[in-house]
Amino acid sequence: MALLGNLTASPTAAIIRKMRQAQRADGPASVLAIGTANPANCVRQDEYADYYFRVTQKQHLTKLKSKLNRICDRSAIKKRYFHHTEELLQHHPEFIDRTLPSLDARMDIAATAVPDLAAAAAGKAIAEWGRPAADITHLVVSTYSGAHMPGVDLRLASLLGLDPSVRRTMLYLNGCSSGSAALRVAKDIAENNRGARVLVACAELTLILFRAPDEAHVDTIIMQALFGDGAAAVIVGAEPDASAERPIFEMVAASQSVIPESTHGAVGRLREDGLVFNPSFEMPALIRENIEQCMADAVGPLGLSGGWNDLFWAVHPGGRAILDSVEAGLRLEPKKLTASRHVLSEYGNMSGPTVIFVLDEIRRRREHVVGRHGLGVLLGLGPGVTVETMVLRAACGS
Ligand SMILES: CC(C)(COP(=O)(O)OP(=O)(O)OC[C@H]1O[C@@H](n2cnc3c(N)ncnc32)[C@H](O)[C@@H]1OP(=O)(O)O)[C@@H](O)C(=O)NCCC(=O)NCCSC(=O)CC(=O)O
Repeated sequence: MALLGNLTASPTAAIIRKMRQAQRADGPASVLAIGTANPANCVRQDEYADYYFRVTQKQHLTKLKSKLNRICDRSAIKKRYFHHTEELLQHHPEFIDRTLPSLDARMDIAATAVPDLAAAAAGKAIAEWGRPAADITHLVVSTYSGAHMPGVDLRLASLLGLDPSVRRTMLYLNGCSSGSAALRVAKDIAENNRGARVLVACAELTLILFRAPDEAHVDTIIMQALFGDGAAAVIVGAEPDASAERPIFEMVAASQSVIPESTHGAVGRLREDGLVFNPSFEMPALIRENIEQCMADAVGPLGLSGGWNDLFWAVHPGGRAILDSVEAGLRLEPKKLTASRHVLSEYGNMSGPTVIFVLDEIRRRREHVVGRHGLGVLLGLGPGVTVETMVLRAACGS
């Protein structure tokens, strides 16, 4: 203890403290730009059951098809976008026949398709930001649609013309909370590295979990009914340059928690036939019963407990029942989830990127400028069951 006391009081400690202070930004990180992208192939939800049972050649499973039709009808989704087309599926019988190994083929397609989609979203974010791509200092990429070394991050950096010194971080297999997790990591990087400009890119393709219907695996059709492909990108930085950058949201505080005894709530396993992901029947109830406590724990220390309707909400639209549960659990007025429900309707659940689409929709609708001091909550939900919370404040003039 005495030694430590001497060290912390020493001139060297003071110098190191100054060096560390100089490395850090003074202000909080902000969202400086947002971009989103989807593949071209669009399938309407009211036609999805016909399409899916036709391309998988399972028309004879009429009961399962009726069930999928019913689920699609009640999903509150209008359409979804997919990288895979009927033509691609015809060339890959292994994506349809569950007995054939298909992981290699899925990974080979993802190796270029995931970074290409991420680059489309990132290109839009960089264009909105208005500064050269080479000014990006850090890159945070998240996906569960592929896994390679080097990964999506390096290919994306090359597609965008980022500087070779860009500091890259890959987040794999974080499920639907990955978009929120990537933003949390970007906030920490921006606030701890003066002058940092962090590009966050999240991209998912449902090809990794596409498979034929099977009466022995009814949950397959839940995934096929809800999930879609998309990518979203955000530029994050602290101390924005007033002459060149226009902050949209200040990232006030971020936290992560886990709903107690809920590990069974959403489980994914990478298998020879791709990613097998099962959200349990209980997901909506788990969220409804626990969300208020999770929010109180996350934002209570900031003095924001209760008064949920005074905030704007960017909630991950995991499914219609998930949004219903958040709305009921927090007693939100229906208009509070308009942006989340709109994104669900237009794109389905795109996993990690979805919550960034919601943020983009909120700023487009200017929902963030109303309410208590322009404050709001970005809420990610994923396997664990993990609850990622980020308190945001609408930046002046946004
Ligand atoms: C799928 C739905 C749109 C269907 O709406 P409905 O109003 O029809 O709901 P419902 O409960 O009556 O369900 C309709 C039929 O689907 C079945 N069903 C519902 N949920 C199921 C599940 N998880 N697994 C298997 N079957 C399921 C029901 O038993 C019922 O079958 P029958 O008709 O035979 O009685 C909704 O249930 C929904 O949004 N569920 C939440 C989906 C979810 O968990 N999303 C999170 C994904 S993971 C995520 O976002 C984050 C992450 O973890 O990474």
